Amino acid sequence: MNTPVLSVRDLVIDFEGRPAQPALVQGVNFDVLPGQSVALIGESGCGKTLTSLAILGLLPPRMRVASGSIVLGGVDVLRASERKLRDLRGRTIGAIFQEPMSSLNPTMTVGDQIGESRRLHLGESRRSARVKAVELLDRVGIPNAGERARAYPHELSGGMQQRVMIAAAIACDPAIVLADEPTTALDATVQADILQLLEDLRKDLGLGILFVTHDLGVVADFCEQVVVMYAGHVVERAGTDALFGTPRHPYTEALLGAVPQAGRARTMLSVVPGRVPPSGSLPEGCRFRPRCGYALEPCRHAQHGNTSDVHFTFCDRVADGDLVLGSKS
Ligand SMILES: Nc1ncnc2c1ncn2[C@@H]1O[C@H](COP(=O)(O)OP(=O)(O)OP(=O)(O)O)[C@@H](O)[C@H]1O
Repeated sequence: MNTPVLSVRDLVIDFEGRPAQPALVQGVNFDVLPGQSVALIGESGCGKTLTSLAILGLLPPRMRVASGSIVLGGVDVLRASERKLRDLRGRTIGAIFQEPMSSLNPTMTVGDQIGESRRLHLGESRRSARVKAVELLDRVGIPNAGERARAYPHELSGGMQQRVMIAAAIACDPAIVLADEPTTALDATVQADILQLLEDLRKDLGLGILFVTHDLGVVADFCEQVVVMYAGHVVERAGTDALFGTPRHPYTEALLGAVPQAGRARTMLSVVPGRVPPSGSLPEGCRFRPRCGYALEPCRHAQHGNTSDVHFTFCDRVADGDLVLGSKS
């Protein structure tokens, strides 16, 4: 059996010392297999970032993982020491964020930054790390890599900076890369090149990739599995073709609303009327109910257990043909 490189189970994230306050993320479940690309989608405030930060062991100070498990490359992230977490970040998981300049050190050459990761995590010598850094820059498509290795980040274009970030992320041969809106800040043509690079690395290195994205084109073109989050819950998890072809949850359907089915043009999530409820004022029953065009009385009483796999009890029964919905209002 293919062992997941990342396994998230029944993840609950809440505020430390505030038991009365509802969890920010509740009952999130998904896996990333070696060489698999998985997308985490949902509107702003649905819990994607907190889930990603928990995976990296980097939740903000007042927050904690209240229950559940995160296993990264066979290591239990929630029981790992700070030292072990630092080792995991780099050796097992690489991270790429939207703004490369906020992650790159402006005072170090890009070659030294990439090399430093190998020296730190793999104990490589300065000379060998330098050679490897040039190889990596070449691998991510930076021309004249030997020369560019001596450049500082601000001397490179946004696209080149993002390539440097990718080289740094894969410097220690991680099993998985977390790519949080990796192309949002880039021009459209550069976006396509960076996404293609990630796809090539996935195939060539057998890298798992967890994309956090608002871009449905990225999902359609580059991801095999999709996890849809709404108000801290996973509402749907499916293969990409199934999700685009027959979305089961009304929230997924609403998000995909603007996507032409044929050709799947590169497009962002559809604008769904209304707002994601903040964790302090969640509606009773299904959290999507106030915005849902299909909502019926039973949706007020939909129960969400922490351990249920996907949070759409009522809609699940609808999708299974168990219940018939009235027409969409
Ligand atoms: N530092 C924080 N302090 C208080 N609440 C927070 C904090 N960070 C996130 N939250 C709350 O946690 C919930 C999930 O937020 P999160 O940032 O994970 O959403 P997201 O889906 O990643 O949004 P985005 O796409 O904008 O990054 C939201 O209700 C948000 O208001």
